[in-house]
Amino acid sequence: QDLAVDVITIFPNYLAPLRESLLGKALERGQVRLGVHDLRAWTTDVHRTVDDTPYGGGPGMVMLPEPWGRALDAVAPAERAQPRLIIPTPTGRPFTQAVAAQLAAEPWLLFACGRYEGIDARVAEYAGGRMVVDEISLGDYVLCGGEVAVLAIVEAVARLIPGVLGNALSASEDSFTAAVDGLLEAPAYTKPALWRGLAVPEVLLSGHHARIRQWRRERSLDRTRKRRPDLLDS
Ligand SMILES: COC(=O)c1cc2cc(CO)sc2[nH]1
Repeated sequence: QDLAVDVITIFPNYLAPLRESLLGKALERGQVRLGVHDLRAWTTDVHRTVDDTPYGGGPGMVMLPEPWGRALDAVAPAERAQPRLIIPTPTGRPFTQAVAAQLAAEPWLLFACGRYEGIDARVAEYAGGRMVVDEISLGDYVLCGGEVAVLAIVEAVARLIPGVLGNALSASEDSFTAAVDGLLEAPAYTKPALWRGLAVPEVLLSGHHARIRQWRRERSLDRTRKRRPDLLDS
């Protein structure tokens, strides 16, 4: 097993897509282990309460620390080697391909999915006493919870693990990897050569590999200039 992933959430079904396709095969092969846990399993009241009003006032509700403490103790018992705890949150550090590569080197990732206005801050503080806690943002937009972010992070990480992705090569020529100097990829084409009156750029049919490389680099540069000028500063 190259990677173990556990997710604690109040919407376990939201993580079902992780069992599909490529990742599903890596799960069947035992290359990746995936555990999805319902936070409500660690509630003690008849209503299975996971949230309450925020101290200091303000809108919405905050997730109670006690169910989270019991969940962390059950999923990552203190006497065992600890996972890296990933908490998706808009207040986290930006998720980038470099961060994905960093996480792909970890043997065990534990994801805590917030809902409502988030998780009582003491949960991350307490967990930090025994595991690395990594609060991660996917970008500057608001979701209703961490589950969608977990799907994105797990896919980005698992596909970097040799053998999980069908064809390893395509991982090396992705956008944002060094192979294309951190530029956006050039547009891609396949058959037919003419489709609804639209032709494939001639150079790609020429067989001149040096010209094709040059054309793709020019397309990467003008696409990056237009859409992601920030990538040109680095
Ligand atoms: C209670 O909401 C969350 O736990 C939550 C997690 C994330 C991740 C986002 C994108 O960076 S927005 C967001 N909300």
